[in-house]
Order: sequence, then C-alpha cells, then structure tokens
Amino acid sequence: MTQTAEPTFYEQVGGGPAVQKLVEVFYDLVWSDPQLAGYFVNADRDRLRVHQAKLISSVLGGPREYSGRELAEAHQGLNITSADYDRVVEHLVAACAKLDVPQHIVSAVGSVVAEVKPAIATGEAGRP
Ligand code: HEM
Repeated sequence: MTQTAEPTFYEQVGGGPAVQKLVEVFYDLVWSDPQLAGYFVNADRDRLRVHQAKLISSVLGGPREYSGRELAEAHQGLNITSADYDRVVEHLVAACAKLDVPQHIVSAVGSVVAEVKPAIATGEAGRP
C-alpha cells in the first residue's frame, strides 16, 4: 500500500536553501531597523542566523535539529517590548512576502510567533 504524503511546509517553500534565504532577508531588515538595532549590539550574528534557520525549519516540518536555548532563556534580560516584538514580526512577514512564501504558510508561522510572544516580549514593565 502506498500513500502519498502531503509535502511539508518546509518542502513547499523550497527546503533548506529557501529557509536560509528567508533568515538572511529577515535579519537584514531587523538589523538595519534603528528601532531594533540596539538589541543586537552584543549578539553573535552568525550563531543567531544558524539557530533561527534551524528553528524555522523545524516549525515548518523540516529537519528538527534546533539546538539553541529555549526562547525564554535566549531573550531573558533583553527587555524586549511588545511594540518591538511586533516590529520584528512585521519584518518576518515582509521577508516571507519578498520571497513569495505562500499565504497559508505565513499564517501558520504567524500563529506560532503569536504563541511565543509572552516568552520573548517580557520588557514592557521594566521600561522607563
Ligand atoms: C519573532 C519571534 C522570535 C523568534 C522565533 C526568535 C528566535 C531566536 C533564536 C532562535 C535565537 C537564538 C538562541 C540561541 O542562540 O541560543 C534568538 C536570539 C536572540 N534574539 Fe530572538 N527571536 C524572536 C524575537 C526577537 C525579538 C522581538 C528580538 C528583539 C527585538 C530578538 C532579539 C534577539 C537577540 C538580541 C538574540 C541574541 C541573544 C544572545 O546572543 O544572547 N528576538 N532569537
């Protein structure tokens, strides 16, 4: 008996090279945004790209090899505000649009991103 599996989102967007390109375009937008650049002054950008690509690929049903820190731990102490979080999500959506990621996949990623917001955007209360 054979069953044709639906291609995963990972396969639908074009696999590893497409995810890598997405991460590149995404961080180009984030890092050149004066509203956000300050957060990344001390960040190891190469490691960030690698971990983000693995995380996105796993979210899209690709190889699950994310080995970075838990998101709450990775962003702890950065005091990321809700507005800045939303701004990063805008850049992620813009990067998806630029690379013609199908809308149903962008929506699915958007849901995941909304779910993890409380773990990442913890800075509001601490802001002057
Ligand atoms: C949209 C949801 C987000 C996801 C999925 C995400 C994902 C990640 C991942 C996978 C890492 C790497 C963790 C590691 O290397 O162990 C990371 C680190 C980091 N993220 Fe995010 N992130 C998000 C939102 C944000 C936002 C909104 C900001 C700032 C405005 C931000 C700033 C940073 C910084 C500065 C680091 C590096 C921390 C360090 O090197 O110590 N992230 N993020």
